[in-house]
Amino acid sequence: MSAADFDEVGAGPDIVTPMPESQAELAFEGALRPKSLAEFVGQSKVRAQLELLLQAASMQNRTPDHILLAGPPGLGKTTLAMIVAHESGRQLRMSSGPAIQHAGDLAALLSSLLPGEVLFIDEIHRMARSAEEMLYLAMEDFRIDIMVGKGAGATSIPLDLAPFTLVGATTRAGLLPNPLRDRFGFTAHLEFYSDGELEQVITRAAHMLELRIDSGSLAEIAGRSRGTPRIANRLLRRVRDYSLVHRSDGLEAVNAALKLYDVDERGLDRLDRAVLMTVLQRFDGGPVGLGTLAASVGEEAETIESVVEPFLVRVGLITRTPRGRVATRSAWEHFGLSPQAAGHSGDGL
Ligand SMILES: Nc1ncnc2c1ncn2[C@@H]1O[C@H](COP(=O)(O)OP(=O)(O)OP(=O)(O)O)[C@@H](O)[C@H]1O
Repeated sequence: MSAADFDEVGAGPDIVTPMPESQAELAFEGALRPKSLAEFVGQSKVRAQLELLLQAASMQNRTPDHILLAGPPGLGKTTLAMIVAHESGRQLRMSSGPAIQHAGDLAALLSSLLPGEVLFIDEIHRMARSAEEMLYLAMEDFRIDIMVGKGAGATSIPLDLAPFTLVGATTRAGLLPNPLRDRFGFTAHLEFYSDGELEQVITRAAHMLELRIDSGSLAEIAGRSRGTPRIANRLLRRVRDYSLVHRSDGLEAVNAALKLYDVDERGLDRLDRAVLMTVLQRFDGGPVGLGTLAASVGEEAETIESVVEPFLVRVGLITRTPRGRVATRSAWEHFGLSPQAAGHSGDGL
């Protein structure tokens, strides 16, 4: 099977898009989430750093420092936030940047926190600016100023908060203003997982789901999961469905199921391939700017930048240059194309 066996830009489900797809998937994810740092696969540096931070806080009987978790979707940010609360024996409160559109939304949330609670704000870079400013003071002094009234008669009333630990998650750490970033005591940059680590993730999931699946099939699924545990778990489910319906198993079922869902042998999905083919064919391999690329593919620039590109860069199919995105030699080869045939000089390869 080669990349050319797949539709170029055809419509259809993007099974490897690393966002939860449905309520059913959210429930499934919840059941599979590791509950402790010891169960959490991979990210060994981040685990060790978090362990130290939590242990020190517990020995001093204080709330752990604020933590920022940065990295592409599906790598375990929410899971780590839950583990921070669990390991430090504290309650977790969950919110998200898009739900905090006014400073008042944040004031209501912060003032309702009980002493020592862990507040998780997912997609923290999407919070309203006015709320961000309120958060600076809250993180530093456990205090906010509430504005009462408008215009010349407006006054600010200080309100003390219970001490809390903020865990922020972002796919776009670069979008956070420096004053906010600086107030986190620790920033963890989550990396894509190796195939071996993903194999451990789905071996554990298969065990929990009581699925019988051979190690060769698990390795194949892991290798096609874009370095992302969420995708690995999802592909495992689709292979399970295929095996059930077609009474087939082993690599045959893996290959057939993943072909059905448009996942190629490197784990690239429809959108990945659309982006690559656009750079290769429409822009002769690049360079092409993000905005132009997004418009050509008909996708949001943010999705390309935070979901598609990090993985394509990591596997060496695209490079980012000051002049734009450039396809690498390996991208041409993946599609069985050649730069010369497409009129490309080979620059930047
Ligand atoms: N290190 C890991 N070990 C085992 N399972 C993991 C690991 N990381 C993530 N998972 C699993 O992958 C799924 C997605 O993880 P999670 O929701 O924590 O990702 P996320 O980074 O918060 O994603 P998003 O940015 O979309 O919110 C969960 O089912 C979780 O159990």
